[in-house]
Amino acid sequence: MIEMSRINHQFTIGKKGKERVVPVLHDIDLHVQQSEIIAIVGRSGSGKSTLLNLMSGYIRSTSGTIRIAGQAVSGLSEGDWANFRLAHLGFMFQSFQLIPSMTAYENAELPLVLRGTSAAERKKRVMELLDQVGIADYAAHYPGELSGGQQQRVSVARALMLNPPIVLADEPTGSLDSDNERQLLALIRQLNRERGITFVLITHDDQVAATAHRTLKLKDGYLLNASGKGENNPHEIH
Ligand SMILES: Nc1ncnc2c1ncn2[C@@H]1O[C@H](COP(=O)(O)OP(=O)(O)OP(=O)(O)O)[C@@H](O)[C@H]1O
Repeated sequence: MIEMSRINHQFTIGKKGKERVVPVLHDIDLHVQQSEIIAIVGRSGSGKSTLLNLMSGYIRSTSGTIRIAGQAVSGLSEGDWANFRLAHLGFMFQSFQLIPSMTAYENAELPLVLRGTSAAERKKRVMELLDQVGIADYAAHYPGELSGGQQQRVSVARALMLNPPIVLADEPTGSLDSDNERQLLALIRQLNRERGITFVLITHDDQVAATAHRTLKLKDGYLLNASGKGENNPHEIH
């Protein structure tokens, strides 16, 4: 479902004439199967968000290729990436990223508005999904009137609105208490089981990693499997 081949990424920082290159990811080969839940763990600064941003098309790798859902995405233009994202990817964030001036309903509805779906169809779809994630009673509430767990449910509804085959999640439980974390992880497992959605979860959290079918670890920009055996860097001893 997601195939990253020989991905290297470096950032260039500093003022013109005094640039410095910061290598962040090294020779990443990562194949995520359809309907797989994978967790990516690793210390702060190990490159997890960079990896997710490459899968999302928000940054372009210095070298290597990425295929998602059978399509080579590495060379897509900004506009084509935007369309590709709408069709294939849903996103969840630690900070939920809801728009404070919009109700739960309006936040969840946004992807349908972007896609130009008719008002009648939007209403049906939004209520269906808010109901599925257990937040329909709060449709008229603003994010500021919802708990963290409720806000994350709204963001899950928004992420699923266009039926993406893949959901990319950056620390999805990072702002939740343990009860809400358990409920969100149960919801992720359910969505994976019932709809076959592929999840890539970036996390610091053992509970989240335990939900995944497979856990990979990033260490200093190298990808290791959970047992610590280097997948890409045979010299790495963990
Ligand atoms: N836009 C950028 N420009 C320059 N350096 C960057 C940029 N984004 C990230 N980096 C650097 O790349 C490295 C990896 O950052 P990244 O955010 O991917 O790590 P992370 O594993 O997600 O960390 P955390 O768990 O703290 O979120 C860090 O050293 C960071 O300073």
